[in-house]
Amino acid sequence: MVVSSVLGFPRIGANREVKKAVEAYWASKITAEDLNKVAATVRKASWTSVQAKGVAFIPSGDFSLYDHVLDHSVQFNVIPKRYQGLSLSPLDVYFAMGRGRQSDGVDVPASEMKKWFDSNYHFVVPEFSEETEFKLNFNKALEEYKEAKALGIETRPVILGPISFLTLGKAAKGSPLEFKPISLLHKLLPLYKTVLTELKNAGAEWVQIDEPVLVLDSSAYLDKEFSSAYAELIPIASKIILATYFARLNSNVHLIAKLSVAGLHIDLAREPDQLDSVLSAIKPTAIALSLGLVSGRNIWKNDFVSSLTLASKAIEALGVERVVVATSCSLLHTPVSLEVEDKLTDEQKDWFSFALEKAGEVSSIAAILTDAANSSVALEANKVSIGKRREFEQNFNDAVRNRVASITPEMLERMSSFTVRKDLQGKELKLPKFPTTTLGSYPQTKDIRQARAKLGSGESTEKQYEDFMKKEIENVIRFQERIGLDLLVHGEPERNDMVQYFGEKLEGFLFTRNGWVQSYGTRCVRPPIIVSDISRPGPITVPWSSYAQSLTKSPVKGMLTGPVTILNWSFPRTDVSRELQSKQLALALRDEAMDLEKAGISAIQVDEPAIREGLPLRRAEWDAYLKWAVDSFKLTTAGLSDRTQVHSHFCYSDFDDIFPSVQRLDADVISIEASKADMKLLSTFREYGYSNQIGPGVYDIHSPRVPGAQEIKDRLKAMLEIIPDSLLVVNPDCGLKTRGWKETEASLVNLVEGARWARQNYP
Ligand code: MET
Ligand SMILES: [Zn+2]
Repeated sequence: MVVSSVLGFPRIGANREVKKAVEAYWASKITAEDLNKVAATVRKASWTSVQAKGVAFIPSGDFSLYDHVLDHSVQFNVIPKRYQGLSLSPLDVYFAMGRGRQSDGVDVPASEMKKWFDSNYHFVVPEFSEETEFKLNFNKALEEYKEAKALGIETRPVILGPISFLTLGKAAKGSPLEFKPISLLHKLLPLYKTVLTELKNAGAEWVQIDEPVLVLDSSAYLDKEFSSAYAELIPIASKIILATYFARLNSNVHLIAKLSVAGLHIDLAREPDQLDSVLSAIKPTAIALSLGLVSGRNIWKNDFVSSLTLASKAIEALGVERVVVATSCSLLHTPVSLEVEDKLTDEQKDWFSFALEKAGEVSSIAAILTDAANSSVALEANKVSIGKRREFEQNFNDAVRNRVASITPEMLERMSSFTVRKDLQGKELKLPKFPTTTLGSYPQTKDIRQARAKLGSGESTEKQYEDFMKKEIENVIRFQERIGLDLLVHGEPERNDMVQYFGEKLEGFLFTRNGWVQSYGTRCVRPPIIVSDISRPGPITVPWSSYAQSLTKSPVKGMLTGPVTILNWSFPRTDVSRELQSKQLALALRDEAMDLEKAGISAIQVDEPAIREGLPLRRAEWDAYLKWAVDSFKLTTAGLSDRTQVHSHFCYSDFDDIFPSVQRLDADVISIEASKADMKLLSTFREYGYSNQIGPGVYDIHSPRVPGAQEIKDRLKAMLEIIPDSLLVVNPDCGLKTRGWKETEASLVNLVEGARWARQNYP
């Protein structure tokens, strides 16, 4: 019999109950006890619904109130000194690490966040130092395993593996240069042993240990650590299934084959081609293979016929008993359920599967493999759905396809060099030295969300909505003038989300009502779905931007989300390349940029925060990606006149390895996130000598904490040691939409004071 498995489930709740409860807890509207009740209800709902789909291996221990990596750090007492001794409850320490805290005399910034591999999920980066004292504060996997068991549900606990935990972490500030977190492995392993022993004693037959770093090139240097760690863990633990995902295993499969691990999970949705080499490597062993056939990274219905082909091959090589049908990774990257979607037509709904439906898919595929005769209905139904979808995919937009085919190299280059442009733009914009600016959005208040909802529900008219938004824009403009910012923005009140907004105005996208996916902490996004060729029916941002510009003599920056980011933060099509989708987007945005310029906007920011996260995990694939990603940005911006200042914004970007591509974007100004990562980013810029203007974020907007004026001056001072004063722009590290007005005003007043101080001290 072939069994099925789900590697992890969304933890926000079908109606974002957990998100809402956590936020209510932060606002002191509910107690920790209330919060735990909500969490337990959501866990129960997930377990029971996955079980009801017939899945054999149901995950537990993967739940989180904020971030599973943060849970893991706290469990092992990897709590940096600055969060200790604050007289906070353990739960509040946990949240302080996630989002910072500034209340009751406590003032600590949030820990650094990073993108989880190439996804849009952010994890809180563990911080290790030579002084790290591991201690088992609790055994989360055990607690949740027992909780499920008490409900009568047998689960397979999920734990982040020691090698991934250590290598995804960073050395704490002030650590000696040669200190590497992996050197702590011997100290950490005894705690893993305790965790695993307790699980085994509690009756867990299997345990899933996630070691996603095994798909990274960098893991090639970890052979020894890897083998020795697992040689210690395997004998004392339940049966271990090592889970890898998001890329191919390459030669690491040989490393795993040498261990007597009970199971291995590989991502076949992403990398079907790795099956052959994995099969031949593990065939002589007793290792069971979990086939990640159902993608946990997109929302398309699985094509059973192709999954069955791969699975049959595996069964032929290993035998039925050694094969498991699984999701490719945790389903945390997909919305919970399609059931509640009333915005999609039945025809459209038939194209998709969300988490719950995916649980059903692994179970159906396993059933078909086990007993074809009795499962033919499921297979036939799937064939019909996939057939209809393929038919829809044949609807090309010929004009768009032809336009992409006739892109010329000239369309990718600005007229003149940066030096020439800088001069012209200086005359046009008349900005002071150390110009201050913000990155687009201002607080998305309740009123704003309500106004949008009312338009959606028909409770207010277009005109009322427009008037409301205009008022908002006016407030934001007056606010910026009052506190003395130089390059203004309109505040983006009309945007629900920087990607969704553009998706809704472009052709080729579909939207869900409840398709929420966790992005970081309690922040969730509803990624649009690209279903066909993309085009722009008409101007999108032009009316708002030109209205904002009409209110002030200061220049107002136009604000577009870049093609690569729209693509990466949507669920893309899988029938055509990402490159094609990106270029279609770029052409649509190019028209928008040109229209903004025509309407008198002389600075245009094209946000590409996701350009780094889209980078393939395997280095061998980087060049191809960077080529089309950078070309797409240039296609969007290069038609603009020399006088128009092109900005681009990136956050959470680790530029070390893609620096030449950042330079090739040839944006006049880039703003980057630099505050949280202790400005280590900047050293890259020094190393390579960046030649255009740059605004490294002077404070972290992901936390409600207000940076003091002195703090900002200190940062500017540090930045000026690296960046020439003629090139430095002063801005926060990202947009302000998630912040409240109070902290926004206080922070920006300090930011402006910092810039004034810089002007005096670096004339
Ligand atoms: C994640 S990057 C966000 C940039 C966008 N312009 C904003 O300010 O919200
Ligand atoms: Zn940003």
